Amino acid sequence: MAIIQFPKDMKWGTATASYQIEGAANEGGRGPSIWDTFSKTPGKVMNGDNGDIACDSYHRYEEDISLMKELGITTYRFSVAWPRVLPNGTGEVNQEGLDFYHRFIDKLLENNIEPMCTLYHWDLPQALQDIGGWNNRETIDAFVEYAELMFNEFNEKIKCWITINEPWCASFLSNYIGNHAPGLQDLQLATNVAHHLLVAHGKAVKKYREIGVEDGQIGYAPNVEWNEPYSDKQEDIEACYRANGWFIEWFMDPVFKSAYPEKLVKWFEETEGVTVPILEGDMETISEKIDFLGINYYTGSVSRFNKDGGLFQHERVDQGYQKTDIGWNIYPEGFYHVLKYIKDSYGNIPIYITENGSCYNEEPESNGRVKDAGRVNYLKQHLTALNRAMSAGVNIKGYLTWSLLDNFEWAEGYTMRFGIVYVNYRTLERVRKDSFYWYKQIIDNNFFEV
Ligand SMILES: N=NNCCOCCOc1ccc(-c2cn(C[C@@H]3NC[C@@H](O)[C@H]3O)nn2)cc1
Repeated sequence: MAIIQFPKDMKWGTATASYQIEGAANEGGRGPSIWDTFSKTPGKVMNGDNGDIACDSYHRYEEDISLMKELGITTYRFSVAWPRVLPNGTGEVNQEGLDFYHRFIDKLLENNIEPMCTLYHWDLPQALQDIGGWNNRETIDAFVEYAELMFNEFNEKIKCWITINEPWCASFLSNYIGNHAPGLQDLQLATNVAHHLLVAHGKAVKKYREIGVEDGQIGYAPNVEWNEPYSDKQEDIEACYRANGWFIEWFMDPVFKSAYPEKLVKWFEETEGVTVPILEGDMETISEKIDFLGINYYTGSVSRFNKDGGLFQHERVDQGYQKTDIGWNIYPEGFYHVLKYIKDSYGNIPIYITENGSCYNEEPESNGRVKDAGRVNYLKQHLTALNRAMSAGVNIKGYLTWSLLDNFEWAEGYTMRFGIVYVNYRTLERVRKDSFYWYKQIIDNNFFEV
């Protein structure tokens, strides 16, 4: 048996996002988002599910916070629904929306839980999509207006801000692959969106610095995968560099090195005729210094070159890894490798694991217990890998599991469950899973045995 011990000041938490848990989509003055539009478009979301009700956390947040209190977390990551505070994306402020977030954040603080607030977790106001969304640089200005409103309104209460969640998902998954809202499939458009998201991030950080908050910190939360080369063949190593770089270098080099990764820019230009719409000053803006990096990690794969392997001529090679119920490899080694790689590539900026979790769809048994052993094992394996990365010098400050609650898993709707708390979507009853109790133990003890 080995003891996996974490530092005394390790921050433990859980993560959620507005469109996935709030519900009250047409209540409290909230305006429509691109996910309201997308989820109501036939064929886009499993079973035609949408976020109209979700977990009804808009009304049930006090119950959710009492679960967090019982769990013992010190940090709770949530996102603000931009269209709930600015129904048209800019201009008229919805005071009812601000009031909701004040009530919610006050309740967190009352329970000694630190709010970690994501400004953009994909629910772009539809009114902005109607003028081109993130493909239109006016949306950058709208985001800065929204960020400034939130900074000024909540600066006394929120000391930890995340600008953009998973820019890869909000750009390439949503505008090239097309699985997420707005469901477009154009690589140049997606590349424009990715760039404008990064500029918006940088401008929001600049605005935050201008406003000036003594003890505040701001960062962003890219999602990363790890592709391990199948062999030492140069073609396999390079194919994995490209696949990894789409998530890592593409979204970190601009922030930490003030330039896009040359090899990937050339690859886009030569194979797809796609270029990055950089305007003067953009790279300086994007690389405005941040205080921490959020990392979202779920899975990875052994991969290799395949000239017919799509955009980056790469393919995953099945190694018989166990998979979660959403079909993703359970690959804790990838967690260690990607964290080491980030440290070695970008220096030792403080890192919060802002999302890590697994999909298991067990239902409550007749005695009410939800035996999600798979999720407990996933947590054990990934926290062990995280501990190894910390021993290798990666500057990890906290770990927030995705997610507190089963919730609306985007294109998968309510069919895929990531929560340590089960949600009955008919009654909205919350049921603690076995993983809830296991995670509570980790938070209480700060160690576990493998
Ligand atoms: N990699 N290449 N893929 C090629 C083709 O993939 C098609 C599908 O792709 C993906 C890739 C990634 C995801 C994903 C989902 N979550 C979980 C959410 N994170 C934020 C929070 O809201 C959670 O709900 N994280 N990542 C989904 C689909």
